[in-house]
Amino acid sequence: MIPVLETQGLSKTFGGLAAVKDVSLRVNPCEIHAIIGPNGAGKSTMVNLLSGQLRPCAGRVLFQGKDITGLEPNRISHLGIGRSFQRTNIFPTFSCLENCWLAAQSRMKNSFRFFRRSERYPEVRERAEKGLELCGLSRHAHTRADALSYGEQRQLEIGMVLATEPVFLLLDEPMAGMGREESGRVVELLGRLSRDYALVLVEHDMDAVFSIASTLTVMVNGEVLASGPVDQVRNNPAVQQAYLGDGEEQY
Ligand SMILES: Nc1ncnc2c1ncn2[C@@H]1O[C@H](COP(=O)(O)OP(=O)(O)OP(=O)(O)O)[C@@H](O)[C@H]1O
Repeated sequence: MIPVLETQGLSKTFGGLAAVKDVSLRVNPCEIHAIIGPNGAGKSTMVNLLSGQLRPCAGRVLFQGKDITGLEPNRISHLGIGRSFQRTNIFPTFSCLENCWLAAQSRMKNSFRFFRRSERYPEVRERAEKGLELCGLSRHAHTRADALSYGEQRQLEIGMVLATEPVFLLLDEPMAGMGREESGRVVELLGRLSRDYALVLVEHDMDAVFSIASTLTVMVNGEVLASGPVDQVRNNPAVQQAYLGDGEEQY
């Protein structure tokens, strides 16, 4: 099976610091692949390398078998890699539908024509509505984004990514700052999405990771400590010792 996404020997240094060292990963279709690790392990740097925000110093990124190493973020997004950011990235005074609309429109050549009459661009509206529906916020289509709860705003961000019609999702801490109920909703949402999308998830919420991820990569100091099926990695003695701490959660 050709993986949706693959990295080969990916490395990134900042000055003398190796933030990501020789990382090789494979993400298969319909897989939730979680990347975990302590602060400073290199997880966000990895995400930035995959989405084109950073260029690697060495190694390759292959998307659907094609080399996309070093492409600009915009090109990578157009190829079908959608990413969310750690902080919320929405337009607060716009409605949820308008937020998804802008995201969907960003895929068009003339993406500056904010809100031109919707009947002229039915496909953009369709994509925006689909993004909203998939993220579970259709009932809030005309609600201003700043009237949503924090958790719903994070859901909206995922809806905006989906409105760009990606085939692969990169989600950087989608549950950060959420309470149990809110993160439960996002876990459900990601479970639904994994039927149709491959997904890389960076997340500190271990309960969430263990309940939805099929593959787990543990990074420490920029390197992969272990990678494979969740149960196998979770029970790996090196992982237990270095990261999870003998069954005691450290987060
Ligand atoms: N732009 C940058 N310039 C210099 N150093 C950086 C830069 N970005 C990250 N680093 C360093 O690279 C290392 C990895 O950082 P990164 O943010 O990828 O870790 P992380 O695993 O995502 O951590 P966290 O869980 O805290 O978000 C850290 O030592 C960090 O200080």
